[in-house]
Amino acid sequence: MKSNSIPLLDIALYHSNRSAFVEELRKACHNVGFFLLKHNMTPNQLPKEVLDEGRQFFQRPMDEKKMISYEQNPAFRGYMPLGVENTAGQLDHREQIEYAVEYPLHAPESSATNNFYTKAWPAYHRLKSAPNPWPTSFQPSLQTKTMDYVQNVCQVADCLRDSLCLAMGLDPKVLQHKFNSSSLSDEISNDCYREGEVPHWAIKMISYPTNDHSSKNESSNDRSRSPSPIQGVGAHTDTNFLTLVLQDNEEGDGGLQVFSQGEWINVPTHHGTNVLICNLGEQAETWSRGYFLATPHRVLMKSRTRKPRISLPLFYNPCLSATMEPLEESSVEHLQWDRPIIVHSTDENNAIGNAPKKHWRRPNNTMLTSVGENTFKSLARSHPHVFAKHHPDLSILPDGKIVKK
Ligand SMILES: O=C(O)CCC(=O)C(=O)O
Ligand SMILES: [Fe+2]
Repeated sequence: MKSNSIPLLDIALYHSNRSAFVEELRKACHNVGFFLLKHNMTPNQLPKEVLDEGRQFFQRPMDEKKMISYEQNPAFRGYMPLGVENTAGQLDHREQIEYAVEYPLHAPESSATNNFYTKAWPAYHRLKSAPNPWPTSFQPSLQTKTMDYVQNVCQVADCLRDSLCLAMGLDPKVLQHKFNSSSLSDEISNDCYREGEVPHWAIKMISYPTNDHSSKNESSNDRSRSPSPIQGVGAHTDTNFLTLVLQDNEEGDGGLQVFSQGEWINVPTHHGTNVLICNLGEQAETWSRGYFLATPHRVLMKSRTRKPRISLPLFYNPCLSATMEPLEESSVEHLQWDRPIIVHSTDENNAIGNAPKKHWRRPNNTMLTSVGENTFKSLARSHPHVFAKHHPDLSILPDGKIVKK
């Protein structure tokens, strides 16, 4: 499979011919789980500007960057230097800043409330406990540009979420009530409705270093050879519902690769900042009983470039208080099944095929049905030292459940 097999969609079609857009989206999400989306964002300089903000931040001295350190933040937000993350035991090479939804109760002045939330139960309420650590004193524009960008991308994500329902022959309300309480003001729905929550988005600004480290140790004869790739981030599936990535492409081959139909394929870069790279996460796969795919992907820095690669994934999630579980079997059995049947296990309950099984679940999955618990578990597992430092009263069981010690 070649790089051009990642489909290219255009959000303009969603507005001009929704059923045609929905059918393109259905094919992309069912067969590949990844697609590129022309986004039409306004102002159209915004994607470039927000990437520039990220680039400027990463060029700052370490003592400034550490002023917004992730380590200090009980809600897993802020700056993380190179070399603190790994995927499946292999070191990742990236530095990043992470932000997420700020909940009204958690403004800095409500420190009494913060105190309450550090002891909160269920534990996922602690994800609301700290405001985003913005670099206000030395780069205030990072906050304004990032928040403008997030607002734009969340609007795109809302359209995709509705379209995913339509692609399964469902009313968009089926998902709307899990993502946004205001969408269903007169209906009894789930906890989102009661708590008045919004989609729990999180955004990362990531810088992958240049791949010139190996040349320092090579003899002159070796210098003509390509350096061995470095792992920006190891192969994984995203644990959220939908991810939308903006990448800068001033040079280099991008580095993002997708594992589809048995092969690693390069995500094309030539569309630049006019497209968002979109992929489905484990929640979407589980919800659709495997009809849509959460496709493994990784970032490998292969070529020598002069500048680090900057990327901005936005992770779009339902409300923290929502639950995500497989749809009823009857909601999916009528769907057209295009891709080859893959059986992940000899256990027939794990089979993915023409007739999704009643108790469908992801292979090797420890996804928890509570969105809040699942989100907290993923963060705690990726950053055990932050979890241990700020939540010493908690521990994670092997199945991902977070319990009091
Ligand atoms: O940087 C990218 O292009 C993708 C990053 C990614 O897959 C992730 O952070 O989950
Ligand atoms: Fe990812």
